[in-house]
Amino acid sequence: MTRQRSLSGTIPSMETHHDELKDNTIIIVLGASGDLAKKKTFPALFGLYRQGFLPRDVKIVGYARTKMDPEEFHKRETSYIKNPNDDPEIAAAIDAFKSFSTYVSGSYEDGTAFDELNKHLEEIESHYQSKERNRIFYLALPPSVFIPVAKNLKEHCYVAKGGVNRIIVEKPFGKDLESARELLGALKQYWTEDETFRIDHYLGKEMVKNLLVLRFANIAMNAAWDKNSISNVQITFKEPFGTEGRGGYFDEFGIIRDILQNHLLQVLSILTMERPVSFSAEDIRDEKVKVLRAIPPIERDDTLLGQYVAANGKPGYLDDETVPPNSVCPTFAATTLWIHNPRWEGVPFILKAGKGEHHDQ
Ligand SMILES: NC(=O)C1=CN([C@@H]2O[C@H](COP(=O)(O)OP(=O)(O)OC[C@H]3O[C@@H](n4cnc5c(N)ncnc54)[C@H](OP(=O)(O)O)[C@@H]3O)[C@@H](O)[C@H]2O)C=CC1
Ligand SMILES: O=C1O[C@H](COP(=O)(O)O)[C@@H](O)[C@H](O)[C@H]1O
Repeated sequence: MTRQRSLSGTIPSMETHHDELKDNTIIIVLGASGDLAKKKTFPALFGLYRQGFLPRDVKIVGYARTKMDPEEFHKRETSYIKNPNDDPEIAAAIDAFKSFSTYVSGSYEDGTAFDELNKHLEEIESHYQSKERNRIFYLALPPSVFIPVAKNLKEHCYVAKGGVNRIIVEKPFGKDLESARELLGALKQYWTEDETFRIDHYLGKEMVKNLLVLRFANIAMNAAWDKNSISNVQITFKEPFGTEGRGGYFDEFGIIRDILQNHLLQVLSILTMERPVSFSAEDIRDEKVKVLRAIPPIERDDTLLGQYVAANGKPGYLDDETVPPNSVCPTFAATTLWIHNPRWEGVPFILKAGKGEHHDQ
């Protein structure tokens, strides 16, 4: 599972190499009771399993504070896996997926709870044919618990010899510059850069990856990609449903930190960066940083905030029982920013993001 530099000169969505998962691997999903785990992580793992991309003896372990028996866990784990026509092959794959998935409940702060998790992992590993043990820890958790969890995993669940450990964290990486530095610094204290994977799942969307091809493999498009041909750019995230029980995470962060600062800025930087020296992750990052540095701080006067309210039988944000009463957390934000460089001088970029965006809410 060594991380390779992308092939110079290739466009990432055309790359074929990837790090292979090895046998004797357990994927541990922390925050397994939550929205990300249910809607994206478990369905994605199932997709990989069905397509034969997971090692044949892989095991999945969910971990969270919520108490759940195996039946309840399996129900949640598979609730977003689609089988619209009751295909028996998919149904059998879902049953198989459940059969190698287990759940452990415990706190995020308490070391002894992680000892219990480790015991569970060791019990699974005691059936391996060889001594190699690989563990992938996926944090489907709010950033407020990243640090204690990263620490406890390193201190209580890390395979010191004879295997690899990986930790995967999802955006947002903190709330502001200070907390981002603290978070990333603390992660570094326990996990090496090679062991750490930071994810913004919008970068994995085909449409976003295709932007690189659209821009840099297309001479006509490339020639017209500037202030002379484009009067303004609007990037909009519009979700037709609200928080639906995610107040525990969302209310602490709000729509700017949940969507705008990460997903939309990633899309913006891919749309506006100059052609990278190569399409390696590092060279793309360097070009993104350059364009982001050409954006002055956003003005409050150029920003509109809002919160969705109940309408037409759909609940409002404050009706979600996981949201504190009277919360003023924004669920909608729109802002205009400018890029001061020769390509984009004078072009307004309008970023909008909103949850609960039924047209009548
Ligand atoms: N939902 C999505 O589609 C996506 C989410 N993400 C990221 O994933 C992370 C988790 O988001 P999501 O799953 O949506 O959020 P949830 O609110 O569903 O939280 C996940 C789990 O974390 C625990 N939790 C929630 N709030 C707290 C808290 N304040 N302190 C400690 N534990 C808490 C709960 O588990 P329990 O109480 O059982 O321990 C909950 O089930 C966030 O960083 C988000 O940005 C990224 C991409 C997509
Ligand atoms: O990161 C997040 O993304 C989802 C939306 O993802 P999508 O792939 O379904 O567009 C959003 O619901 C969630 O609030 C946020 O944390």
